[in-house]
Amino acid sequence: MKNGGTVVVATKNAGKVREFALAFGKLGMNVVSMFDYPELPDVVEDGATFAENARKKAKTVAEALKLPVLADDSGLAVAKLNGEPGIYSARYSGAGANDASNNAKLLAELAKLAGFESGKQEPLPDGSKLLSDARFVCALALYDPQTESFIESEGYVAGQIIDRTRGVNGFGYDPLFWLPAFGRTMAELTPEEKHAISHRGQALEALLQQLT
Ligand SMILES: O=c1nc[nH]c2c1ncn2[C@H]1C[C@H](O)[C@@H](COP(=O)(O)OP(=O)(O)OP(=O)(O)O)O1
Ligand SMILES: [Mg+2]
Repeated sequence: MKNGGTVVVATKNAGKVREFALAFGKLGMNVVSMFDYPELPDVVEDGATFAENARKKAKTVAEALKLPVLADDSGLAVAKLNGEPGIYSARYSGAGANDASNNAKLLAELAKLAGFESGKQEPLPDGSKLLSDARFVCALALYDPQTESFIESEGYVAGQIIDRTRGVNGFGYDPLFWLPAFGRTMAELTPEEKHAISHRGQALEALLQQLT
């Protein structure tokens, strides 16, 4: 990955592509994704951890293209759901899952627990309530088929799950991910603000450190 070069990211997630394009653009690099290689088959994400899935996506695509490839496996871990949906975040609401159905499923699962609680927590000024601690996790893997070696990193960001969606930026669970330090959800941050604090931004920073 060098200035003026192209980074291949093994993802079919348009939100991730936008975030990597912003970050690598600042370094003078261009991003291509699996949208640019529609002939490549989907990689089955059958690892037991985010890191295993990231390594598998990177290595499978790198060997097919004979180029170094970066992959991201990420998700949301919710404390009151014992860390779910975790590595299953993308398919949380079952077959045909999308961001909206996954967000609805998350609120439904947390609503099931609400009956057991005292309800002592004060609502926010708009009447919304915070339902659980949570964190986003991002594992990155860069595989070089020439040297047959990986560079890897992880990043995290802590927040809370709010009881209704707020904001339209970002993707995935961002509209339900409340950041107390900002008084906003992740979907109410600008792309630059999100990148500066996000699990993906942290992981990318750690990966780039290892390259220099
Ligand atoms: O910054 C984020 N903001 C909100 N939600 C996020 C974020 N980062 C990951 N997520 C959620 C989206 C998806 O439900 C799952 C990722 O699943 P994950 O398999 O890594 O990605 P994906 O299947 O969408 O695309 P791909 O595997 O082709 O990279 O976690
Ligand atoms: Mg995936």
